[in-house]
Amino acid sequence: MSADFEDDDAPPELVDVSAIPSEQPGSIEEESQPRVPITLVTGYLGAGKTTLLNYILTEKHGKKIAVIMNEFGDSSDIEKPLTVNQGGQEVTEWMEVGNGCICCSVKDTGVMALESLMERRGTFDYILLETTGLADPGNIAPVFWMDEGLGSSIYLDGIVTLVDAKNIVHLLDEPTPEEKASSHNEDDEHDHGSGPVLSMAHMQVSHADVIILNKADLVTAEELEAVRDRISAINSVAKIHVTDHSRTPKIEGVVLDLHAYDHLDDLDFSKKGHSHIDPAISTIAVVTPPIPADKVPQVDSWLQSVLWESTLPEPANSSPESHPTNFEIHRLKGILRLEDGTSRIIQAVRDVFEIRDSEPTETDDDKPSPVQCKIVLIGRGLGPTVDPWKDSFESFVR
Ligand SMILES: Nc1nc2c(ncn2[C@@H]2O[C@H](COP(=O)(O)OP(=O)(O)OP(=O)(O)O)[C@@H](O)[C@H]2O)c(=O)[nH]1
Ligand SMILES: [Zn+2]
Repeated sequence: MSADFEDDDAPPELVDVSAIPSEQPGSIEEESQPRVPITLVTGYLGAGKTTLLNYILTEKHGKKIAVIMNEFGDSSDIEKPLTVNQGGQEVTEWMEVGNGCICCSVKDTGVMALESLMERRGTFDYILLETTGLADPGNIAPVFWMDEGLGSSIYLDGIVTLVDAKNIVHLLDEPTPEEKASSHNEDDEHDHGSGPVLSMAHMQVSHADVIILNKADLVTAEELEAVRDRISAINSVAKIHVTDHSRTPKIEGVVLDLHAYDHLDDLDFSKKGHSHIDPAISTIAVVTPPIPADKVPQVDSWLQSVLWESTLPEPANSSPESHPTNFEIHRLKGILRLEDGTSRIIQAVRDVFEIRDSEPTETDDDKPSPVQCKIVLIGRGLGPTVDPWKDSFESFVR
């Protein structure tokens, strides 16, 4: 408490001690508990999510990771149903494993497990959450952006999607009736509109920050390349790692410490050409020179139109035939460079978005820091070229 007094603008002798509430928001105690990063591990049924988590739970990596697995996995040594029923209430039990990690196995999205996990705060540094194979990560990610509840103790580090190299093309081309039904149940107000049907596999690939292209042992080198092309046509900014039995070359930067929602400077725009390999979902990147600092609210309005109303504002001189009208954005990330030299980061998963200050980046003499605004959009129906997107954005900020 004394520190609070010293920080206060008023001289200490004027403070009425009896009027100070005992629990102050943002108190020292709260600040000493840094928020814990979480990675969501997604991927279609059987893609190798549990195999990845078992690998992390058994490898020596010196990290204290809390792992939440879903209950549909292979019956491995570690994965046991640890959600027990006590007096009609489900209770999540945490089990310590040899390398210092803790784990539990649950069904659903694991939000309950996360709440029980936070009671053990301090015993782990990182959380990995396996979502069920049919879960749409776009529905889970925004939970961690709220400032109260889970969002105040946990922050989203990134989304890792396991892809089964043998089955993914089939899953992208032919969504099953079940997954069509389940995607609609989970997100009723979300109209997929006309055009190619989106499979859950599309959703999982389009939301990914990292893609682990697994089961490489089951395909030929040519098949693997075809799958890689298909995946990067859908999501050309996710980093792709090829694995056999989910054995990633390392864990940091591949599964942990992704900083997918804070450090955007290394966004990979090398493949920014627009591609039609996948008929349903693609990535486009709007790149423009720095914008005036007072135009940030305009960017906010533009994002509201694009993300909330699925309407791309039409500049006066645009040609109507090339203007995308029936689109949906799954994931958007970007960096705004302002003319005053500062930057802002934009993050969006579906209709939830934020614009926030960017941490200053270390300047590397060999590599001049990028000076362009860059906004990457991943979604359905984005149209044949980036031009209408760029024109629309420019018309808002100039
Ligand atoms: N051949 C081969 N099999 C694999 C590979 N990775 C995982 N498997 C097997 O694929 C099966 C499914 O793997 P899991 O890790 O349980 O998959 P999951 O994504 O957790 O599955 P769900 O939880 O059911 O959605 C298991 O039998 C694994 O041993 C791989 O790289 N190659
Ligand atoms: Zn599993």
